[in-house]
Amino acid sequence: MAKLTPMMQQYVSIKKEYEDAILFFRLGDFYEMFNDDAKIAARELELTLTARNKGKGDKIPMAGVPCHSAESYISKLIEKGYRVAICEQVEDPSEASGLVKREVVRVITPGTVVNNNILEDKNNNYLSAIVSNQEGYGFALVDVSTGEFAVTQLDGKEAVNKVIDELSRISPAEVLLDQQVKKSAKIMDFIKLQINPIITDIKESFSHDRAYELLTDHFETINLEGFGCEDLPLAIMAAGAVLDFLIETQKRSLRHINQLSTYSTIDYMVLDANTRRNLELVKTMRDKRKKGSLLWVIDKTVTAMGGRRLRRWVEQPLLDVEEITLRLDSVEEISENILLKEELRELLNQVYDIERLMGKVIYGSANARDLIALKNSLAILPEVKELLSQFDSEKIKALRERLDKLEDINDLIERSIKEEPPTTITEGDIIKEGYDEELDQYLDAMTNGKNWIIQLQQQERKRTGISSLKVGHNKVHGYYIEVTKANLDSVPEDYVRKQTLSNSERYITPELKEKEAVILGAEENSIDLEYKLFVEIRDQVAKQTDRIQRSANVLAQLDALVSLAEVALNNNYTKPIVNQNEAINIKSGRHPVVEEMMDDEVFVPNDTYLDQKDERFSIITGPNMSGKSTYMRQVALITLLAQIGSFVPAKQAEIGIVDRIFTRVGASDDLTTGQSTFMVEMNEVANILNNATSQSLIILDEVGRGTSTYDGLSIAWAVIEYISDSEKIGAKSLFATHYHELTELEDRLEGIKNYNVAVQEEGEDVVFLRKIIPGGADQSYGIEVAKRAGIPDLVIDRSKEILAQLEEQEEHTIEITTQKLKRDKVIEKSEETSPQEKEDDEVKENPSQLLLFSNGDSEVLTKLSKLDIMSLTPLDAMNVLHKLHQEAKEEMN
Ligand SMILES: Nc1ncnc2c1ncn2[C@@H]1O[C@H](COP(=O)(O)OP(=O)(O)OP(=O)(O)O)[C@@H](O)[C@H]1O
Repeated sequence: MAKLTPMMQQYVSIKKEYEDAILFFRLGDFYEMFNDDAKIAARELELTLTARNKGKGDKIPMAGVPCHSAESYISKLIEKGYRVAICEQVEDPSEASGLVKREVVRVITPGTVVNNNILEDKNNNYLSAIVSNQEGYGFALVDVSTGEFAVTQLDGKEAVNKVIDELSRISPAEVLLDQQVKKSAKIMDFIKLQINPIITDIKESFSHDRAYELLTDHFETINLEGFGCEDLPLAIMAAGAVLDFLIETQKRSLRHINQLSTYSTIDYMVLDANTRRNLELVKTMRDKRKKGSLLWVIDKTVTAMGGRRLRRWVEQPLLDVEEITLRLDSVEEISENILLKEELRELLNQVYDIERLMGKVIYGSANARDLIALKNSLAILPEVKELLSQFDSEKIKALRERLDKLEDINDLIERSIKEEPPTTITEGDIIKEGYDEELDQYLDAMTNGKNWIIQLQQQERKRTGISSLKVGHNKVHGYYIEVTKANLDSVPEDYVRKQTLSNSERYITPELKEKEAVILGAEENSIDLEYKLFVEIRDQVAKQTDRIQRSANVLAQLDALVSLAEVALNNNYTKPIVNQNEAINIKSGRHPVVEEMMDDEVFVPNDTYLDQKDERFSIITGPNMSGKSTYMRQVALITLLAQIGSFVPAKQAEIGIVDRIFTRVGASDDLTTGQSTFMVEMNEVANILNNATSQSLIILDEVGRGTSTYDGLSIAWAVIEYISDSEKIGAKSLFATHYHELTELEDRLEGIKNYNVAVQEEGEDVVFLRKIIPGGADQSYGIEVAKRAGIPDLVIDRSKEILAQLEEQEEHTIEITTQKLKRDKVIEKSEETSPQEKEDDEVKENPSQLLLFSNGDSEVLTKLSKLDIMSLTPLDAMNVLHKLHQEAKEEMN
């Protein structure tokens, strides 16, 4: 192999350590990539692939980007899931080799990107770590750009599902996994198919002790009691793994990660991944956009921090009545004080993303403009504090108490940094006059020097009598005196010629050069000093991270509360009563999103009453498209809104806290997992049956639709029996179905009530009234809906014919069933009566049976007679009936 150049040797040895990252190798003003990295970069970033000498005439592929625009290229690679290692020059050329020393200063991964557009991006960028042992799971999450760091421990028999629920809530850009977690097929499937983040292994050697040490070192504490995780070994492991990864990749201060909060999923309403998706909490099912989701309707926040906070609230509804009431009371107070609300909003509108700005400050990547943005954001704090004193609700009072006005920091930036500084911090023009004496002296020297030069022009014009004489400046020659060719005779002797141009000559004088040295020296010194001063100021701000983050936190919560108040007013929501009673009682409830999307139509409100006693299970029948799904989701969304502390779209609502909301909605094929519609549906139902409690709210839409009618009906039947049984689950539930047969359950089981969506028939047409009324529907109107959808008349007419035939057949089936039931009765009787008596009885009861019985060799009837009806489940019964029905038809033909 050809001998490598020294620089290439350096590259190769650095690259060896960062094999899984694209290495951005600093060469002058460019970052260069070589070999495969170059090929990837050329492909993904549309760069030109060139070649570079690697030694002895051998060449390797190369691609490069200018340093000043590297950020956008790096972001693109990160977005595509690559890791990028930034390799910088860290020292001046060493005397011995003449080779610049370089090392990797940071590894950027999808979970650690910081410099995203802080003005627009409201989303979190999470990095998670999951560790596991026989006891359960540790789950940690961090957002490097905002400093949020939280951890939880998940155990018990549902630990795997809880991990999946958390993953679905957080949707991390990157996950760190230990080997044990990687053995869980369920978790790995979910991660790969539903989230698809970049996955990094946690080193096998990583231990609890190491994690503990890292965390206590980082937070400078002697133990972890203050963070609430001292006794949670798996949580400590996960949090430690995150920190270890950050230390290794970020290679710089992580001081803004100054809090570790240990949370418990039992403090929040459980929302599984399906329910989050089905209820379209933060994005829609179809196009994964925010528009059309619940968050879209209620997010009127004006700061990125408030936006993130509100999203977290939506994804983590509370269970504690007191805490919910505190939020509700403050939303109420804000909405009742419209002027104060407007003032607050206006102030908040001036606030930048302080959390992310602080991330940049700590990372040393904040420029002077960032500090100005921070200052402008902090400037409103005294006014906000003053405004808050006009509120009485407890939560707002507590927020006011925690709000630090940070006037010292505001004052520091105000005194030191110019209002409109440049984006670079290495070219001066950043620090205000009067902030630093030494700098002022340099600036004076520069100004004086420049004035002296202006005067020199006047003075020399007078002395030489050359009115066109000019004193100019360029980068190569510095200051010079320029005289046109016509005036060369008048040039004094002390001028030294420096440069000849076509029409003029340029001169210098010793005096001019002396002044120039002073000016340039002052300029250079001032730039160096400005940089030094700026970094000092930034460090001083960084030291106050805790205080600044605390105030940022208050502003985020305020913004979220003001947003809820705004929506309450604009959308005509009311304050719900939230309590521990077991009932949900909604008067004139509306679907928050469907109503928002409507243009001209009017949303028809509906009432809901569900408790844990006589009215715990509503079976809702009604035609397609009549509004069943909308109605059921609206109940779930109103409950959820109430539990995040929001007003709700209803005239009145009383919400008894629910511990979980489960939904099984719509029949969507999960093609990504290769599972059939029916399998997906049954998985979701299984999850509900295994995890729901009597405190849960369950929404089931068309269960059993994905299979044959009989299977489907039987499954639906059995599912209702199970859920409504207070010995088994007894949860508040809404169940929409097309199977009219299920309405029979109202009379058979406790706690079930039938409802249907009212329709009005107008001649051939059917009008959907969208009103939920008591009782079961007697028709499905499917054909009418098909007609509305534009199915040709010929097909519609033919379906009506087929429907008539099918109904006739169904009647026939019912007849056979009745006969069978009667025959069962006869068999029972036969033990007491003689065969002749028995036959006479049958004929008396139903003369038409003579026909069936007279040929005595019906196999179907024999089979029927042997059935032990009482030992059959409804599912078995329906299946057997279906089979016998088929056989009976064959027999009769
Ligand atoms: N209360 C209401 N007021 C006004 N419009 C409504 C109401 N409820 C539903 N709609 C409208 O009717 C449409 C259909 O409603 P939805 O999807 O809930 O019907 P569905 O009965 O569940 O239908 P399917 O049985 O086919 O699933 C909605 O998209 C909405 O535009």
